[in-house]
Amino acid sequence: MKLNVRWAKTDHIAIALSGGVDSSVLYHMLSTSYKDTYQSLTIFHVNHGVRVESKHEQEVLERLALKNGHVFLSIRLELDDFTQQKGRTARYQFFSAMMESHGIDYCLTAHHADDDVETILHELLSTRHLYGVGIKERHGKFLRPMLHLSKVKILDYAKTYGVLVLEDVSNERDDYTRNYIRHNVVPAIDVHPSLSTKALLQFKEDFSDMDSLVTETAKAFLKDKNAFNRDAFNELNKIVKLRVLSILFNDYIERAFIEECVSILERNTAQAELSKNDFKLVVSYDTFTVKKIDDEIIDEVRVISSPGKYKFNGYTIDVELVEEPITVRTRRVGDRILLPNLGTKKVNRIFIDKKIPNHLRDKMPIIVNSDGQIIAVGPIYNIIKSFNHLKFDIKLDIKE
Ligand SMILES: Nc1ncnc2c1ncn2[C@@H]1O[C@H](COP(=O)(O)OP(=O)(O)OP(=O)(O)O)[C@@H](O)[C@H]1O
Repeated sequence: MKLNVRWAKTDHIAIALSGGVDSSVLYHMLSTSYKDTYQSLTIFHVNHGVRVESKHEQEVLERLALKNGHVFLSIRLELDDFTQQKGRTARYQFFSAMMESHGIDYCLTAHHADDDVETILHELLSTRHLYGVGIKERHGKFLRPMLHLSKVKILDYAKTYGVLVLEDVSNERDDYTRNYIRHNVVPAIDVHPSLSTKALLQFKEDFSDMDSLVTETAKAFLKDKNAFNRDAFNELNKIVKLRVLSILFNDYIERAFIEECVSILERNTAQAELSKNDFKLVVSYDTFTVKKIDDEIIDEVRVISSPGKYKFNGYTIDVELVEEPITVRTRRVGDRILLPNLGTKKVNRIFIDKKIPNHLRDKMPIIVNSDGQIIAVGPIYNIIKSFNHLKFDIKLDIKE
């Protein structure tokens, strides 16, 4: 049985060893027939602490590492309400931190071809295929040298070489969809004479090549521009449109959101804004752009109609909810602020009462609601609570 070796003889590699059959076989191979392919090998183990045997398993693996002269780095997670997803995130954080602090070149995991088939089916059947399908054989510093091997081959190897496996490490996840695919979809494929799971792996390879073409076309459209022509965008092929927007939103892949952006650009809407995470799509007549919200500077009168973080003269206006547009501007003669149930008060009076220096008075954002009433004066008179379907906060960024 062969591994796909992508590391060099001089590399310090690590293996993510759960103690289950897959990673135990990988460890066995690395410690025997592949022991001359790297400089040193470290073991990473995460004890999720969800089963009583976990502590014992950790000790067994640690003794094995000691016997083989390998460094053993482990962590016991203390997660409230353990879920598979939380466990996975914590695992990868631990692996990355250990690679960084111990100067480790690669971390090897024991994903195999059956995992790949399940993942491909999961992505295809739940429209998660915007950025290719299946498990990547290499993802940054993570390598999957067994990705081409079937589970049957791995089990055969374990039997032939008497590999030590912690029987209790369950491969059954609490991921309902993955388990459903594993038990109900996959078994129904290979028993049919003209269907094969191998075809899915071929599809993954072809799809990856097509995907590269889509990315190339999208990048050519984006090249050297910050603002884009809406008509030119609308003439692109649908999948290229999705890719253009995914790239602009920093590789964001939630299909529903990206499709919503596409449909706004296709419709006759003259002006619109749509934000996600730290990015915002701004459509203005025949052009559009996607901006990082933190980079945005407002230094004139500006209408805000969607949530996000807006910069204004050294202040940040953090808008959480805005059902009717608000205007942000600097002070004007005669400005009066609305005091709920108490009438109004001169903005100038507030500045005097709070001893605000003149140079700051000229910069401070004044927030005006859609009825033309002033509802906030910078951070000094700031309605943080919900107010007429509006929720925002204003902070001073720079020390004056
Ligand atoms: N507790 C653990 N400690 C160390 N390595 C682990 C642990 N659990 C899993 N791994 C590594 O990750 C590989 C994949 O495990 P598994 O299929 O259970 O992961 P998953 O939850 O599907 O997540 P992902 O596929 O994103 O890694 C294992 O073969 C092993 O190399």
